[in-house]
Amino acid sequence: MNLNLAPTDLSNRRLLRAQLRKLRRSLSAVQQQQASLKVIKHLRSHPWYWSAQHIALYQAADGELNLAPLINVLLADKKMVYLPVLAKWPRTQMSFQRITADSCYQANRFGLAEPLSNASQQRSAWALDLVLMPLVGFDKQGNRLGMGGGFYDRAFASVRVKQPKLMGVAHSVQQVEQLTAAAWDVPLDAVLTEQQLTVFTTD
Ligand SMILES: Nc1nc2c(c(=O)[nH]1)N(C=O)[C@@H](CNc1ccc(C(=O)N[C@@H](CCC(=O)O)C(=O)O)cc1)CN2
Ligand SMILES: Nc1ncnc2c1ncn2[C@@H]1O[C@H](COP(=O)(O)OP(=O)(O)OP(=O)(O)O)[C@@H](O)[C@H]1O
Repeated sequence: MNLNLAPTDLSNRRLLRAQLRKLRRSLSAVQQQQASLKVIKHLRSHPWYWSAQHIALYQAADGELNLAPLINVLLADKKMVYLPVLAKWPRTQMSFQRITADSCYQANRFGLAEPLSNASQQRSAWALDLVLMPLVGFDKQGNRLGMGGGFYDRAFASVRVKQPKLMGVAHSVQQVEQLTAAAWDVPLDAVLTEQQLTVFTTD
């Protein structure tokens, strides 16, 4: 897509978000399945994957790149796997719940499936090693556009000491010409699409 986004133009941000969500929903089931398999291959070829023990991902909805097949691979590779759960209060907070093959799920207030919350099996954002973050849009510098709730921005805003690797995940059609980061946007370390894994930071 060839769309530029001005930094503080919130109505533009909303419009772009709606267009990109429609675009990803229009992908075929075959395109979705192929994308799911390709990202597993790209991810497992990168050293960040092998050095990570605690990995967070998401349950896809709304045409998002479906990482469900990856969950089984992670468990087989003996990774500890986490999914986001939204807090009842404060409503802006999100935690990361450890899951296994036997975990149970329920719909959250946005209708997204999330694991049942169990505080003893949660991990702080800073203590994760790798976070696969759902994107609505991204550009070639690693600026991101999310669903607009600010959940990921808040969860990783103060994580500066031991920063997990933040890897955005999207279909390549969700790339836009340029997004200007909002002041609160946490920068991505990498973007993973069905085409490639692009790394923006070193070490
Ligand atoms: N699969 C997935 N899980 C995720 C996220 C995501 O982007 N993808 N999130 C990433 O942050 C968090 C949820 N964030 C969300 C932020 C806004 C809306 C939203 O505005 N949804 C509706 C409005 C519905 C309503 O208000 O009832 C919409 O589709 O317009 C949904 C989820 C945590 N879990
Ligand atoms: N660190 C923060 N502290 C407080 N509010 C924040 C913080 N980060 C983001 N927000 C708020 O969250 C709202 C949504 O931000 P933005 O539009 O960048 O969401 P997003 O990055 O698309 O969503 P997400 O992070 O859920 O993927 C903004 O209006 C902003 O005020």
